[in-house]
Amino acid sequence: MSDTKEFTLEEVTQHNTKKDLFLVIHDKVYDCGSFVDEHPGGEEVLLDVAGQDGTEAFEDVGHSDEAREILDGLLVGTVKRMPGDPAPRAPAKSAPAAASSSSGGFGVGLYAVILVGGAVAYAAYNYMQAQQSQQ
Ligand code: HEM
Repeated sequence: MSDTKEFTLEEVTQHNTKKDLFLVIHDKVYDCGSFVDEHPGGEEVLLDVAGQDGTEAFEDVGHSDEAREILDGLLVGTVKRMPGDPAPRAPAKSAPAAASSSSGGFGVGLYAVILVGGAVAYAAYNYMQAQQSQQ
């Protein structure tokens, strides 16, 4: 009942001070003003995303279930998206793992190609040296 209030991103942006600090995480709005001083990760990081979408920042840290329980207690409502608002940072559930593995996959593949290529070149060089010393 009490958590059904809707805030536009514009409204959330206005709560961007240490005493009055709203955060958007997964399209829900949290009032973190009372928690800033208690945050184990420090107040700076919360102030950095005050009044903004902190989904990425929050998830990047890999917060524990305990952190998520605290978050539940700070819930004040949901985001009401208006035309022209930026899209949510990360869709509520499925996408982040798939997105990060596909963007990271190319990098890892590239390193593998470079490593294997280097190894093959090194082996060929050794082989030719051995051939030459036999002559
Ligand atoms: C209201 C939202 C948040 C809550 C309730 C919260 C809660 C917590 C809790 C309980 C911890 C202790 C470790 C754990 O249980 O995971 C923690 C650690 C941490 N948090 Fe948050 N957090 C919030 C938002 C953020 C944001 C937006 C950032 C931005 C980067 C952040 C950065 C960190 C960092 C870096 C630590 C690690 C501190 C350390 O281990 O030294 N937190 N947070």
